[in-house]
Amino acid sequence: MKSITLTQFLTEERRAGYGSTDLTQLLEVVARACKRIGVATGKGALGGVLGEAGSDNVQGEAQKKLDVLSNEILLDANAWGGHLAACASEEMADPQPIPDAYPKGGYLLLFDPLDGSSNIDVNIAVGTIFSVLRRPQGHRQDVSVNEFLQPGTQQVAAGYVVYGPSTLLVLTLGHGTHVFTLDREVGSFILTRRDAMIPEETSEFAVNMSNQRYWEAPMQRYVGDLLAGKEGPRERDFNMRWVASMVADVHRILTRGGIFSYPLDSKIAAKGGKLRLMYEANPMAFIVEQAGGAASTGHGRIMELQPEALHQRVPVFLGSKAEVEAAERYHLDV
Ligand SMILES: O=P(O)(O)OC[C@H]1O[C@](O)(COP(=O)(O)O)[C@@H](O)[C@@H]1O
Ligand SMILES: [Mg+2]
Ligand SMILES: [Mg+2]
Repeated sequence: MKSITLTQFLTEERRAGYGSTDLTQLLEVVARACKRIGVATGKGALGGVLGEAGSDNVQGEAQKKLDVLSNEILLDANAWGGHLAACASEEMADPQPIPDAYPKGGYLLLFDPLDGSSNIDVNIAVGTIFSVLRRPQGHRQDVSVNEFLQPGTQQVAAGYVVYGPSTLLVLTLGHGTHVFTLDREVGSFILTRRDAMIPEETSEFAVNMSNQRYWEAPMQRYVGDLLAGKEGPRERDFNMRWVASMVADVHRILTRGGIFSYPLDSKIAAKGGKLRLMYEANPMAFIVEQAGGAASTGHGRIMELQPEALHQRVPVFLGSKAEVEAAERYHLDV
């Protein structure tokens, strides 16, 4: 197969009516920044990037050095604007507008600069997640946080990069979901899987089981029946996996199917969930849906939620369509 680079692929997409020259530039800048994050991550202790940063983020979570460094790399790469008006990040309380010295573009970029932070120091795959929105019509010069509060259905592009044995970029512009592998010698992302599709059915689930006693009753029943296997109402055995890096768990599902869930539980109920809607749930939902899967809060489609806050959290069930629908039925039949 003739190798197709990210740039060539984005040109094809543009010709097919997906994206724009500005969006192509934005995605290339994000991909280049992720290559730099990959290099930093790969250096580990040699690069002095392991361990705590000694500061907390807006979520009240202790930041890792790589959380802070990855955030800086993405801001730095996008600082000159041109196609972008502002960035929002898990690691920043408020959006960061492009400096006035530069022309503001028509797009808004949201990102989780380093996903799977608890796995950094133990050398398990981590990643970066991003989502792109257009500025609303009739916007003013100054970018307001409200411009970001658009439902996931308004995303024009979304993606994640996994820093694992190989570095992979997974991307959608609303025209299927595609996988690129970083050729580390050449330094280019090469298309290695076009139109990835998630199997409709699965016998594999991913959830942090240690939270079981805090789950709501429908979730207890749902997982109880998975664990009952072929002796239970599901009449087949289910396997379990949990990497605790959403990017890695979702990539496994994109590759061989499965369901990933981070449900509401009594420990996190006041926060509305664990995972963040704008730069974790929405981009992953767009990617999964474009690969034939589904993404739900348990009570409805994640991408139809009207966001109320930049760092809002939501319950998440995503992956193989039939299994997400099965999980929803347990939550709707109460
Ligand atoms: O620590 P837990 O409960 O297993 O949660 C793991 C989840 O938290 C996350 O690490 C949260 O993301 P961040 O690392 O970006 O904060 C997800 O990647 C992962 O799915
Ligand atoms: Mg995350
Ligand atoms: Mg993060």
